[in-house]
Amino acid sequence: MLVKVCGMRDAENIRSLDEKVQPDLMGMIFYPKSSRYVADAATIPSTKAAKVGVFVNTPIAEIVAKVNAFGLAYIQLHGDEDAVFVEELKKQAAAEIIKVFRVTEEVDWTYLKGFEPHVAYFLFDTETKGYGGSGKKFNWELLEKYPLQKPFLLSGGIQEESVAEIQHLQQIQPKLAGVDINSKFELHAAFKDVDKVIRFVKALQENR
Ligand SMILES: O=C(O)c1ccccc1N[C@@H]1O[C@H](COP(=O)(O)O)[C@@H](O)[C@H]1O
Repeated sequence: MLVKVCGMRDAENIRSLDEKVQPDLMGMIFYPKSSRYVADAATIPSTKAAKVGVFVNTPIAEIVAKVNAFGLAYIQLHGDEDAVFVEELKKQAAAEIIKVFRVTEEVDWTYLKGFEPHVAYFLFDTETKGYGGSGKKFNWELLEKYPLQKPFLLSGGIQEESVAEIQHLQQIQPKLAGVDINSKFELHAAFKDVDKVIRFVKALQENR
Protein backbone atom coordinates (compact mmCIF):
# COMPACT_ATOMS: atom_id res chain seq x y z
CA MET A 1 0.00 0.00 0.00
CA LEU A 2 1.35 3.42 -0.99
CA VAL A 3 1.83 6.02 1.74
CA LYS A 4 1.53 9.71 1.00
CA VAL A 5 2.32 12.23 3.74
CA CYS A 6 0.86 15.59 2.84
CA GLY A 7 1.06 19.18 4.02
CA MET A 8 4.85 19.27 4.44
CA ARG A 9 6.86 22.52 4.57
CA ASP A 10 9.63 22.42 7.18
CA ALA A 11 12.97 21.25 5.71
CA GLU A 12 14.13 19.31 8.80
CA ASN A 13 10.74 17.66 9.24
CA ILE A 14 10.76 16.66 5.56
CA ARG A 15 14.26 15.15 5.84
CA SER A 16 13.38 13.29 9.00
CA LEU A 17 10.22 11.76 7.51
CA ASP A 18 11.99 10.91 4.28
CA GLU A 19 14.72 9.04 6.18
CA LYS A 20 12.72 7.37 8.96
CA VAL A 21 9.38 6.66 7.28
CA GLN A 22 10.36 6.50 3.63
CA PRO A 23 6.90 7.39 2.33
CA ASP A 24 6.25 6.87 -1.36
CA LEU A 25 4.85 10.35 -1.82
CA MET A 26 5.39 13.65 -0.01
CA GLY A 27 2.83 16.41 -0.55
CA MET A 28 3.13 20.19 -0.48
CA ILE A 29 0.15 22.52 -0.51
CA PHE A 30 0.09 25.30 -3.11
CA TYR A 31 -3.27 26.68 -2.06
CA PRO A 32 -2.66 30.17 -0.61
CA LYS A 33 -5.65 29.99 1.78
CA SER A 34 -4.24 26.90 3.52
CA SER A 35 -2.30 27.12 6.79
CA ARG A 36 0.09 24.65 5.14
CA TYR A 37 0.77 26.85 2.10
CA VAL A 38 4.28 26.58 0.65
CA ALA A 39 5.48 29.80 -0.96
CA ASP A 40 9.15 29.27 -1.62
CA ALA A 41 10.86 26.45 -3.54
CA ALA A 42 14.20 27.26 -1.88
CA THR A 43 12.93 26.01 1.51
CA ILE A 44 12.05 22.50 0.26
CA PRO A 45 14.92 19.97 0.20
CA SER A 46 15.33 17.12 -2.27
CA THR A 47 13.64 13.87 -1.18
CA LYS A 48 13.64 10.17 -1.99
CA ALA A 49 9.85 10.33 -1.87
CA ALA A 50 8.17 11.54 -5.03
CA LYS A 51 6.97 15.11 -4.56
CA VAL A 52 3.30 15.94 -4.98
CA GLY A 53 2.00 19.48 -5.42
CA VAL A 54 -1.56 20.08 -4.22
CA PHE A 55 -3.51 22.71 -6.19
CA VAL A 56 -7.01 24.16 -5.95
CA ASN A 57 -8.45 25.69 -9.12
CA THR A 58 -5.02 26.99 -10.18
CA PRO A 59 -4.34 28.11 -13.79
CA ILE A 60 -2.31 25.65 -15.90
CA ALA A 61 0.65 28.02 -16.43
CA GLU A 62 1.04 28.45 -12.66
CA ILE A 63 0.92 24.69 -12.06
CA VAL A 64 3.53 24.07 -14.78
CA ALA A 65 5.82 26.69 -13.21
CA LYS A 66 5.54 24.96 -9.80
CA VAL A 67 6.19 21.52 -11.33
CA ASN A 68 9.45 22.84 -12.73
CA ALA A 69 10.53 24.91 -9.70
CA PHE A 70 9.81 22.16 -7.11
CA GLY A 71 10.59 19.06 -9.20
CA LEU A 72 7.07 17.73 -8.72
CA ALA A 73 6.44 14.16 -9.90
CA TYR A 74 2.68 14.44 -9.28
CA ILE A 75 0.07 17.17 -9.48
CA GLN A 76 -2.85 16.70 -7.08
CA LEU A 77 -5.91 18.61 -8.28
CA HIS A 78 -8.03 19.22 -5.19
CA GLY A 79 -10.49 21.77 -6.59
CA ASP A 80 -13.27 21.76 -9.17
CA GLU A 81 -11.09 21.08 -12.23
CA ASP A 82 -13.03 19.36 -15.05
CA ALA A 83 -11.86 16.62 -17.45
CA VAL A 84 -11.05 19.12 -20.24
CA PHE A 85 -8.73 21.02 -17.89
CA VAL A 86 -7.06 17.80 -16.74
CA GLU A 87 -6.51 16.61 -20.32
CA GLU A 88 -4.89 19.93 -21.26
CA LEU A 89 -2.74 20.00 -18.11
CA LYS A 90 -1.49 16.48 -18.86
CA LYS A 91 -0.29 17.71 -22.26
CA GLN A 92 1.58 20.68 -20.79
CA ALA A 93 3.08 19.39 -17.52
CA ALA A 94 5.83 16.80 -17.14
CA ALA A 95 4.14 15.18 -14.14
CA GLU A 96 1.47 12.58 -13.40
CA ILE A 97 -1.94 13.73 -12.22
CA ILE A 98 -3.96 12.75 -9.15
CA LYS A 99 -7.53 14.01 -9.42
CA VAL A 100 -9.38 14.47 -6.16
CA PHE A 101 -13.09 14.05 -5.65
CA ARG A 102 -14.52 15.50 -2.48
CA VAL A 103 -17.24 13.17 -1.28
CA THR A 104 -20.59 14.08 0.27
CA GLU A 105 -23.19 11.34 0.48
CA GLU A 106 -22.62 9.61 -2.82
CA VAL A 107 -20.25 9.55 -5.80
CA ASP A 108 -21.21 9.98 -9.46
CA TRP A 109 -18.97 7.23 -10.89
CA THR A 110 -20.05 8.02 -14.47
CA TYR A 111 -18.65 11.56 -14.11
CA LEU A 112 -15.28 10.16 -13.00
CA LYS A 113 -14.97 7.99 -16.11
CA GLY A 114 -14.16 11.06 -18.24
CA PHE A 115 -11.00 11.68 -16.17
CA GLU A 116 -9.66 8.13 -16.29
CA PRO A 117 -7.47 8.43 -19.42
CA HIS A 118 -5.60 11.46 -18.05
CA VAL A 119 -4.78 10.56 -14.45
CA ALA A 120 -2.51 8.16 -12.57
CA TYR A 121 -4.78 7.95 -9.53
CA PHE A 122 -8.04 9.23 -8.18
CA LEU A 123 -8.09 10.41 -4.57
CA PHE A 124 -11.16 10.59 -2.36
CA ASP A 125 -11.42 13.20 0.38
CA THR A 126 -14.26 14.70 2.41
CA GLU A 127 -16.23 17.66 1.02
CA THR A 128 -15.68 20.79 3.15
CA LYS A 129 -15.66 24.55 2.60
CA GLY A 130 -11.85 24.73 2.76
CA TYR A 131 -11.39 22.09 -0.01
CA GLY A 132 -9.09 19.82 2.04
CA GLY A 133 -7.01 19.33 5.15
CA SER A 134 -10.09 19.37 7.38
CA GLY A 135 -9.34 16.21 9.37
CA LYS A 136 -12.90 15.11 8.59
CA LYS A 137 -13.76 11.62 7.39
CA PHE A 138 -16.46 10.63 4.89
CA ASN A 139 -18.29 7.32 4.62
CA TRP A 140 -15.55 5.01 3.30
CA GLU A 141 -18.14 2.25 2.72
CA LEU A 142 -19.05 4.12 -0.48
CA LEU A 143 -15.71 2.95 -1.91
CA GLU A 144 -16.49 -0.71 -1.41
CA LYS A 145 -18.49 -0.51 -4.64
CA TYR A 146 -15.89 1.51 -6.61
CA PRO A 147 -16.55 0.37 -10.19
CA LEU A 148 -13.62 1.86 -12.18
CA GLN A 149 -10.24 0.50 -13.29
CA LYS A 150 -8.08 3.40 -12.10
CA PRO A 151 -6.43 2.81 -8.70
CA PHE A 152 -7.29 5.32 -5.98
CA LEU A 153 -5.89 6.83 -2.79
CA LEU A 154 -7.93 7.22 0.37
CA SER A 155 -7.87 10.46 2.33
CA GLY A 156 -9.81 12.65 4.75
CA GLY A 157 -9.18 12.59 8.47
CA ILE A 158 -7.05 9.43 8.47
CA GLN A 159 -5.57 8.90 11.94
CA GLU A 160 -3.66 6.24 13.87
CA GLU A 161 -6.93 4.59 14.86
CA SER A 162 -7.95 4.19 11.19
CA VAL A 163 -5.69 1.21 10.47
CA ALA A 164 -8.27 -1.55 10.97
CA GLU A 165 -10.85 0.23 8.81
CA ILE A 166 -8.30 0.83 6.03
CA GLN A 167 -7.28 -2.82 6.07
CA HIS A 168 -10.93 -3.87 5.95
CA LEU A 169 -11.46 -1.71 2.85
CA GLN A 170 -8.26 -3.08 1.31
CA GLN A 171 -9.62 -6.63 1.57
CA ILE A 172 -12.85 -5.71 -0.18
CA GLN A 173 -11.54 -3.22 -2.71
CA PRO A 174 -8.40 -4.15 -4.73
CA LYS A 175 -8.28 -0.72 -6.40
CA LEU A 176 -7.34 0.92 -3.09
CA ALA A 177 -3.70 1.73 -3.88
CA GLY A 178 -2.71 3.84 -0.89
CA VAL A 179 -3.48 6.31 1.86
CA ASP A 180 -2.88 10.04 2.21
CA ILE A 181 -2.32 11.32 5.76
CA ASN A 182 -2.21 14.92 6.86
CA SER A 183 -3.74 16.95 9.69
CA LYS A 184 -4.26 14.13 12.20
CA PHE A 185 -0.47 13.61 12.29
CA GLU A 186 0.48 17.24 12.89
CA LEU A 187 2.14 18.78 15.93
CA HIS A 188 1.30 22.16 14.41
CA ALA A 189 0.43 23.41 10.92
CA ALA A 190 2.62 21.79 8.24
CA PHE A 191 4.77 19.98 10.84
CA LYS A 192 4.31 16.24 11.37
CA ASP A 193 4.84 14.11 14.47
CA VAL A 194 7.35 11.71 12.90
CA ASP A 195 6.98 9.06 15.64
CA LYS A 196 3.22 9.02 15.14
CA VAL A 197 3.66 8.54 11.39
CA ILE A 198 6.16 5.71 12.02
CA ARG A 199 3.67 3.94 14.33
CA PHE A 200 0.86 4.32 11.80
CA VAL A 201 2.86 3.00 8.84
CA LYS A 202 4.20 0.06 10.87
CA ALA A 203 0.70 -0.90 11.99
CA LEU A 204 -0.61 -0.59 8.45
CA GLN A 205 2.08 -2.92 7.15
CA GLU A 206 2.07 -5.40 10.03
CA ASN A 207 -1.48 -6.22 11.07
CA ARG A 208 -2.74 -7.53 7.75
O1 LIG B 1 -4.04 20.37 3.83
C1 LIG B 1 -4.55 21.40 3.35
O2 LIG B 1 -4.46 22.48 3.94
C2 LIG B 1 -5.28 21.33 2.05
C3 LIG B 1 -5.81 22.50 1.55
C4 LIG B 1 -6.48 22.50 0.33
C5 LIG B 1 -6.65 21.33 -0.37
C6 LIG B 1 -6.13 20.13 0.12
C7 LIG B 1 -5.46 20.11 1.33
N1 LIG B 1 -4.96 18.94 1.86
C8 LIG B 1 -5.37 17.64 1.43
O3 LIG B 1 -6.54 17.27 2.14
C9 LIG B 1 -6.61 15.87 2.25
C10 LIG B 1 -7.14 15.44 3.59
O4 LIG B 1 -6.40 15.93 4.66
P1 LIG B 1 -6.79 15.60 6.18
O5 LIG B 1 -6.24 14.25 6.51
O6 LIG B 1 -8.28 15.60 6.28
O7 LIG B 1 -6.15 16.67 6.96
C11 LIG B 1 -5.22 15.36 1.90
O8 LIG B 1 -5.36 14.70 0.65
C12 LIG B 1 -4.37 16.56 1.70
O9 LIG B 1 -3.57 16.38 0.56
